[in-house]
Amino acid sequence: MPHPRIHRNSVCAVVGYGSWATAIVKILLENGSIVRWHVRNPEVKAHLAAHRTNPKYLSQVHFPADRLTVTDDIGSAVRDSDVIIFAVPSAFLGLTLEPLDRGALDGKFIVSAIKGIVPDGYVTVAEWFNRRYGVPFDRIGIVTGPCHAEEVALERLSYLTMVCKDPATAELLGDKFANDYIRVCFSTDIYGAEYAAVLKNIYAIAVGIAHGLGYGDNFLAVLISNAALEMEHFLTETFAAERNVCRSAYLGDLLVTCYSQFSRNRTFGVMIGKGYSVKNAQMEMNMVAEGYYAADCIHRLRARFGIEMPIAEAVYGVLYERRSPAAQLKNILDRLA
Ligand SMILES: NC(=O)C1=CN([C@@H]2O[C@H](COP(=O)(O)OP(=O)(O)OC[C@H]3O[C@@H](n4cnc5c(N)ncnc54)[C@H](OP(=O)(O)O)[C@@H]3O)[C@@H](O)[C@H]2O)C=CC1
Ligand SMILES: O=C(CO)COP(=O)(O)O
Repeated sequence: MPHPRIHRNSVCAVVGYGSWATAIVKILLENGSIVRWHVRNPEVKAHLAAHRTNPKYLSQVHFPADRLTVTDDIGSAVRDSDVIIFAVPSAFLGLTLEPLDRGALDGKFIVSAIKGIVPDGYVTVAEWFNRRYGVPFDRIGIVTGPCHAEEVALERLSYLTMVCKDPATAELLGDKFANDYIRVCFSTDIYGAEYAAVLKNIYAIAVGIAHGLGYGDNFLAVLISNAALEMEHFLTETFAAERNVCRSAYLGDLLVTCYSQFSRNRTFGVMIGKGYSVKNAQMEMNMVAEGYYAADCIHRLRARFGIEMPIAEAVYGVLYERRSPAAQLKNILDRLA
């Protein structure tokens, strides 16, 4: 049986209630979509019902009741929707979807807004949905690009990239996100978009560490330009494709994550550079720095492919081998240009 096509009136489920999921629900509702929002946390769900705001993230955003259903039942959120948008941190994806049968996603279109690696199996989100739920790659889209949820809440102009194998599907999905303050670009590079998003989080941790150690803007610019080259090297060595890594989904996202005051990964890195232990830095943040899990995954992949990645390896050494941040950075200085 052919899969149902996505159309203007397709119902969207959003899974997750962190800052990015909250921003996505805002965008979809403003664009006229019917949204089923899966919120696991009972307090957040009750607060949304009573006050129409998420008390934990982007609490200034108000959600009108018409067209929005909030549920803690993942089964019904998925069953009653055509397009399922996932915006939970990658580490909690498996747990969130545990109640679903393998066939639950048959006929659905999956969109990943997650920029991370699924620790269970060290695979990207698209690979994970394909392996675990049998979702074909032509039923999976990625929404990515330099865009912090906090700036969506402020309605500051942002560019997102909608990535699908089929450009026509990408356009239909893009219509759900485009508005006065969101422009949508398109791409078919699922692999490159996912790994670029994974890598930029590691590099933002490196930049945060350097900043925390007292390095200045001059050095950070060198670190980031070398990180961009390292990202391109990894993508080319593991899956060569026609891609321009200067586009905003790659370089743009690297830059915003390395420089923005809103970046979780940079903030986490700054704490490490200032001497916090990994555990204490994680406890201090009530948000998730995906680069922590990504550093471990890329360490394994890099070894498997025999790719030189000094910046990513320096971050791995700090986070997983308790190496000194200052010494790890010093060790790579001669390798930067
Ligand atoms: N924030 C952003 O601007 C952007 C984020 N992304 C990506 O979106 C994804 C989601 O990140 P983001 O929205 O920032 O998340 P946040 O860091 O804002 O929120 C963390 C979320 O994880 C939940 N959580 C914590 N522990 C658990 C658990 N054990 N099981 C299930 N859920 C748990 C939290 O729930 P609770 O509050 O109940 O603890 C909360 O909903 C990430 O992959 C991120 O890279 C992509 C683009 C932009
Ligand atoms: O991907 C993001 C911005 O494009 C969010 O990055 P952080 O998770 O570091 O905040």
